[in-house]
Amino acid sequence: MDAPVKVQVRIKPTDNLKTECLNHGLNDEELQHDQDIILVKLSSTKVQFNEEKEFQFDHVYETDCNQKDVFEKSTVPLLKQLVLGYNVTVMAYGPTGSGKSYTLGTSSAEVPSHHANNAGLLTQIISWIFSRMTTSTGEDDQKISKVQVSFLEIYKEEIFDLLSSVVKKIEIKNDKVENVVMENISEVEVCSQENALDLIHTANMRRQVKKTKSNDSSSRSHAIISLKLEIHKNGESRFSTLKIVDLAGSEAVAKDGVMGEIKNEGIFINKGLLALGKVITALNSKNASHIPHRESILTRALKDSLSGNSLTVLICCVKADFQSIATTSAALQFASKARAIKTKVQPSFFKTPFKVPPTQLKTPGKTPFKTPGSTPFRTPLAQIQRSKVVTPGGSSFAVPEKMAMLEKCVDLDESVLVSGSSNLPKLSESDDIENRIHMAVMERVDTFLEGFKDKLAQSLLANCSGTHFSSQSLLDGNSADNSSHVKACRSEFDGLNLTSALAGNITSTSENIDSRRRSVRLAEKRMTFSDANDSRLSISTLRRSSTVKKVSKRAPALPLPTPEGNSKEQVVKYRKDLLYFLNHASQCQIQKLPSVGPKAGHSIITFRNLNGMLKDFETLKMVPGLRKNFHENFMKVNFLE
Ligand SMILES: Nc1ncnc2c1ncn2[C@@H]1O[C@H](COP(=O)(O)OP(=O)(O)OP(=O)(O)O)[C@@H](O)[C@H]1O
Repeated sequence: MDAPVKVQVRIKPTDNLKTECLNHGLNDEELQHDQDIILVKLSSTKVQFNEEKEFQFDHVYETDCNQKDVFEKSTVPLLKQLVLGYNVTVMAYGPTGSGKSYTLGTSSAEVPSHHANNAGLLTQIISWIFSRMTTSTGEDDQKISKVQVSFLEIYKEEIFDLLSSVVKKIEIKNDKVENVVMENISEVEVCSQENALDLIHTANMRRQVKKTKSNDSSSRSHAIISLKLEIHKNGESRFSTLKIVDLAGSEAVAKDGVMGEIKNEGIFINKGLLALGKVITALNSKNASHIPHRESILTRALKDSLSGNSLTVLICCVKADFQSIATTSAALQFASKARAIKTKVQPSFFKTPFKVPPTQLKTPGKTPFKTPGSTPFRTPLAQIQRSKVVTPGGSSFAVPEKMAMLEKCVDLDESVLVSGSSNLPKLSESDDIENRIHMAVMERVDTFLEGFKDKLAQSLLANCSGTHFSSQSLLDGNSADNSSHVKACRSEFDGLNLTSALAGNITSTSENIDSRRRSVRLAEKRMTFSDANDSRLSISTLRRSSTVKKVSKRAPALPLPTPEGNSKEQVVKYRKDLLYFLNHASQCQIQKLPSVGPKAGHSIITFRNLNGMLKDFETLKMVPGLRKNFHENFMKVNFLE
């Protein structure tokens, strides 16, 4: 089906211009001149420019319209299509300082709050979507079951992943059927409105914004926020994507006399927008044999929105004052050209979720997936999967942390799916899931191993009756402690292949790749433990659960650290345990800590997913979404002061 790009115009209120002119040091005389209005609204679809030219659009907003009006008229009709499986794009275009970020709600100054009256489109869109997660979308019995966010910016012709806490460039490629593919882009699942807004706000703070002559916080990059929806109906799913595109404003680089980095950025911004103009002209022309999508990164990234499978609305933001005559004229011409473009849209259809045939899971002799330099994904089940570890020296001992560790694995498994690991390649659906798990496991194994090693060393030492020395004696090969017990333990400890053992253990929880989450939950439910000495945890136990008659128990949670005394060692230990808890516990566990509720728990988990572990309690101050006095309160009620 052909769908014309809808083009709407929003004129920035002149009251604002007056204040801005005064702020920029213009005197009253100049102001009289600058306040000459060059753009007037003639009707709900028509504007007159410079008393001469008329332009027709799909809608022209009143200058005093509020954000809700804009949302209702520009976006709600598209959201209704989004839940029917159509891809949708909401894009803002216009000169610098004309109100694009204000309209979209992507200004870094905008504190995310769905209560704010002037919340931009982004906040309202997220609120609309999450209200459909609990109730039906209105279509039969379908519900939005999952929302994934990605956020990228195009800065000086390079793409950056803003959901990554470290600077991460993204490669843009075309697949075999010329669809645009962003390689390795982070896609983070969000489970509440607050969670989504916090995440986007954190990412937005990483965006390139500078103070310029025309705007105190001018976006120096083009930003694309994507919300990928999974819609569920009677056990079947379909997917659709909403893109919010905040284009950087066109700039009169030469006229404004800007210099240095701002000028440089302006040149790149204009280059991208010029290429966008050429694409739009070519799309309008019946004779064009070629659409120059590849002329810039921006046009490549927007290919789907302008000529692919997307229902698109373009909101052209302009200023009505005499000073902006050139930029407003150019923007209106661009927008009216865009109105003639037609995209080809079709909805996605409901399908049963992808399932890997069981034969693919356990084909004998099949080479498992392997990344260069890593251990194979499906390592043989290691000794560590049993309740007793047998060391090369032949002695065996219990691993009391086994359950906590498995729980950690479950968390890990969940979080991989939830957050999508930041630097994972996009592969076919089955490979993708398997590789995500595998690579994220490998990424995190080292960190996890450190804590685990220490506990293992303690267990080993506990077996050496009558000796009192720290586990550090084993971990630290240079330790001065050279008693025969330590030597014996150390040689046993060194002989353990912990990495492969641990990797084997972690992968064992994720054996059923057809539905990782379900398998993990089933695994949790199906584990049966008769007693501490004979708690066999094997894949066969997990699989044969239906025949198991014993009462299932959930894996115990990480113990909630409690202060044991006031001595220096006890305090240090307590602080260490609590930090470990914050870094390893699940959200449910974290929110049970005094002063931490579900919202703060969620913010901490999101921060952890994006930035890795918290270095110390001070890091809590950097977690977005926490109350102002959260840190102070947390330290007080958790006896950390
Ligand atoms: N409709 C409006 N009502 C009130 N204030 C507005 C409106 N539009 C824009 N503003 C204000 O004008 C200023 C500039 O707006 P904004 O940053 O959204 O411009 P922009 O088009 O995104 O600029 P740039 O391209 O430089 O990033 C902001 O302070 C914003 O609050």
